[in-house]
Amino acid sequence: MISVSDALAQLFDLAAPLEVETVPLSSASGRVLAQTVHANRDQPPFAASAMDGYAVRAQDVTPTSQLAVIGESAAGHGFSGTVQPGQAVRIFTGAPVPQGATRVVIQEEVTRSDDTITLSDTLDSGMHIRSAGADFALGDAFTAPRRLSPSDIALLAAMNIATVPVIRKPRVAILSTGDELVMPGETPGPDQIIASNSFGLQAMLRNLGAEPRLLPIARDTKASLEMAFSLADDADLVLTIGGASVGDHDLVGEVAGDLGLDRKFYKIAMRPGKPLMAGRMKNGAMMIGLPGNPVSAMVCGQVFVAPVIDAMLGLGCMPAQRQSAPLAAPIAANGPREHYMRAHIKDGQITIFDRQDSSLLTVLSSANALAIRPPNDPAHPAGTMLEYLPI
Ligand SMILES: Nc1nc2c(c(=O)[nH]1)N[C@H]1C(S)=C(S)[C@@H](COP(=O)(O)OP(=O)(O)OC[C@H]3O[C@@H](n4cnc5c(N)ncnc54)[C@H](O)[C@@H]3O)O[C@H]1N2
Ligand code: MOO
Repeated sequence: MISVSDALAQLFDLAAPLEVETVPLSSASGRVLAQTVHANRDQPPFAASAMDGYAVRAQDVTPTSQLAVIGESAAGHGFSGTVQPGQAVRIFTGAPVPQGATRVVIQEEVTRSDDTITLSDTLDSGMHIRSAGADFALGDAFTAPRRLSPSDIALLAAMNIATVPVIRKPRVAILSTGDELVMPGETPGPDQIIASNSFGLQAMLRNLGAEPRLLPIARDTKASLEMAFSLADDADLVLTIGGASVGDHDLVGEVAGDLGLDRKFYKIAMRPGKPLMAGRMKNGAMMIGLPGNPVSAMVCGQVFVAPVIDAMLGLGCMPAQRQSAPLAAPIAANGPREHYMRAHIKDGQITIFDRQDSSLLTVLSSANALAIRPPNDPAHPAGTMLEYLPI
């Protein structure tokens, strides 16, 4: 058995960034920007009013002074003249500040009578002008790699960048195996259960920015597994679920080997997740064989699959980011495998759930963290800092 960090290092050796494609901005949210892009303009492109009011010369602003209104500057329609001493231009938020004006007085501090305004006796001190380029300037870099958030999309739009270079979404074929499995919505036989891992992993992969595809469930025969693998030809990553352990019907390793899998490792010192395997298929696709126990599959998804997808997306080779929190209650010593324990963070403290069996999806669903116990970690009192992965 190898350690979790050795397994991750070997997975990173297998995972290379995919090619770049160009997509319209409207489809770019959540995608990973592949190349640095540059602003096509200044924003704002001119000094702009931050308020509705009157553009004036700052020197003319004294309580109760009177100014002559000579025109209007609205958003999209500036005023072409120059503000001279004693003059003002009616202005609205986002409109260009006219030549000569250096301050905007908000309309709440003004009374207007025909084309004369009188400033009130108390005035705020703000200039209420956004200088040209205050947000960004022509040529400013927006650096890659980076997963694009909705805020990033708004910024890129403002930069007048209509299409962006992104990394192609990794295509992931998800292959559930087992005679006991039927799809949600089907009627299971007396000895059957519903396939759940494939759906959990599909959701996780979508959130990561991959393109997951569920293959038909393979039965516990070599022929059925071979058929299912043959449907994964276009995948960058084939994720098998189940059939990874030592039972008579655990055929995934054998069939993948027959199909030319160059296996890099099998079995890791981890709980849950011991029978994990990985390698490269003959057609170049990466293969990760996940254990069948539902929690094992999802935990291995967090610990191994998510960093692999990030690596394929060009985000670098980084283990899932750990945080730490003090234990709410004492915990017993850990065994020889690195243990990822379902836990709950509340009020800054971490509580480890009593029930840790790797079949319990209710416990996983209640968890918002996986507490990480190193191999042979001794017992700890409440208050000890413990590392965890937020989930
Ligand atoms: N004698 C030993 N037995 C087991 C060992 C061992 O070292 N020696 N390891 C155990 C560990 S640890 C794990 S984890 C499991 C993993 O076994 P497999 O990967 O072969 O998984 P299966 O046997 O196919 O299934 C286990 C369990 O999970 C259910 N399952 C499978 N696929 C799905 C799915 N897509 N959705 C929902 N549930 C699924 C399956 O019905 C079984 O209940 O082996 C231990 N045994
Ligand atoms: O390691 Mo298994 O993954 O205990 O459930």
